[in-house]
Amino acid sequence: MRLYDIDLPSRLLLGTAQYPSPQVLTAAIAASGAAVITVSLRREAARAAGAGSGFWSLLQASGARLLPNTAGCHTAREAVTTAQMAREVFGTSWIKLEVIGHADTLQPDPFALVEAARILCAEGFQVFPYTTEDLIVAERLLDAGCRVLMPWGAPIGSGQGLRHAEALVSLRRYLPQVPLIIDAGLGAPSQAARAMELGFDAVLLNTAVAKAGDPVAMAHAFGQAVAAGRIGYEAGLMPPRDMAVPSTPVLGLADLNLGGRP
Ligand SMILES: CC(=O)[C@@H](O)[C@H](O)COP(=O)(O)O
Repeated sequence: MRLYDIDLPSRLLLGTAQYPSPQVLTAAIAASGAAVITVSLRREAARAAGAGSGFWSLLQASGARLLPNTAGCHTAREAVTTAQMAREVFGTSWIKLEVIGHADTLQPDPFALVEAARILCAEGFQVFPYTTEDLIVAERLLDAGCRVLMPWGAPIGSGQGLRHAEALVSLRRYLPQVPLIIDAGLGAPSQAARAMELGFDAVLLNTAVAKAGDPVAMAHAFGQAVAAGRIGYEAGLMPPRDMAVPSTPVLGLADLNLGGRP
């Protein structure tokens, strides 16, 4: 998979928040095979400061590419400032742009998102905007200079899967050349596999792994599901049928004279 001219060996992007311990986080990243991990400058910086300075080195030692995010930002200005700080801290122009528009649903504010995306793209950032399945917002983000989009599966942390699957499929069809990463709301590996089978380029998730009974095993399961879903998509899924069709065609009559008797 190629994102902003970078080839990546995995189609799973993993969040780094809410794990029970740094050790579990490290093991989960490895088990998932994720090539990209996202980190919140605002939330994790504060937590890491309390837990010791090992957090950044832990992330860097994972070997995965860092995708800083603007989680927790509610205005375009806040998100732009956070992105600028993240570029300084992490030394990357990649930024996952989140501008939250509603406190309960955590859905993105499309107006502030487009505004922030336009500013950041003009400043040379490679922007990964967390958006909805709305086609017009997607087109505005592309006009602003984004070359990757991250439509939500469902509200962050909800684990509901692909809540508006038909609209997501429609988005996929309208934008066949744009890398589309399903971000947020996935709760089970089967949901990630489904996203991949529908032709999305990758998935990003956090809570389903971090809050699993066994985060490391769940990370492994998501990694496998994403890979299997992609193989299924590339292999070409059979179209669903309204009627049953025998899978074993009957040609001629069976010769049941197996015992050699007349
Ligand atoms: C970590 C991160 O970037 C989240 O904001 C992201 O959207 C993941 O959402 P889930 O926790 O629902 O997987």
